[in-house]
Amino acid sequence: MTDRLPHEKGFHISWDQLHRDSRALAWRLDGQGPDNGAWRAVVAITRGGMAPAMIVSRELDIRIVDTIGVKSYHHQDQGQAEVLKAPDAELMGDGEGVLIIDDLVDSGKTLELVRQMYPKAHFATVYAKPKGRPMVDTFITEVSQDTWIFFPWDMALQYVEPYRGTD
Ligand SMILES: O=P(O)(O)OC[C@H]1O[C@H](OP(=O)(O)OP(=O)(O)O)[C@H](O)[C@@H]1O
Ligand code: HPA
Ligand SMILES: [Mg+2]
Repeated sequence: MTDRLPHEKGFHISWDQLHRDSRALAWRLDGQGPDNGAWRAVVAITRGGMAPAMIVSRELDIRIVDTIGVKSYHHQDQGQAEVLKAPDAELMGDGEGVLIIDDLVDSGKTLELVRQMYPKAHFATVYAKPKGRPMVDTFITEVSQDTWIFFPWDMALQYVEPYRGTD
């Protein structure tokens, strides 16, 4: 993660905000599929894409849900992504009619790899940074490249000192 630093800003997302933004993503995707507006299946890029994919599949009443597991390596300025678990090949085909969902696109390396595998799939993320934007078809909120997004599953409620401090 250190090669992604320095991140000048932090964008902290609550479960409620993630739910609202994922719902907004679902509504934007509704009726946009290639088969009379319908989508055949939802595929989550694990692990971060699982919560948004669950919400999208629920909103759009899509019962066929699969996962693709991608591991990313970041050594200095080199990045490599590797598929650890592929979705069902018969279901996927070339990706036509399949919604592939992730929590965010940052450098775009994860989506670039998955796009090579399923060129006709539709790629959607809840959040996007400018570098990765060309890799994503639909997203909800853009944040600057120097912003680190903190997701609710990586955070906990914690005491903070009052603004004026204590004696
Ligand atoms: O656009 P990129 O630079 O490829 O970065 C975006 C990816 O990085 C994060 O996943 P991560 O590899 O940290 O794994 P996780 O989803 O299991 O947390 C995030 O969930 C995206 O999948
Ligand atoms: N937040 C959390 N995980 C990430 C980010 C981010 O901004 N970029 C790549 N993985
Ligand atoms: Mg991920």
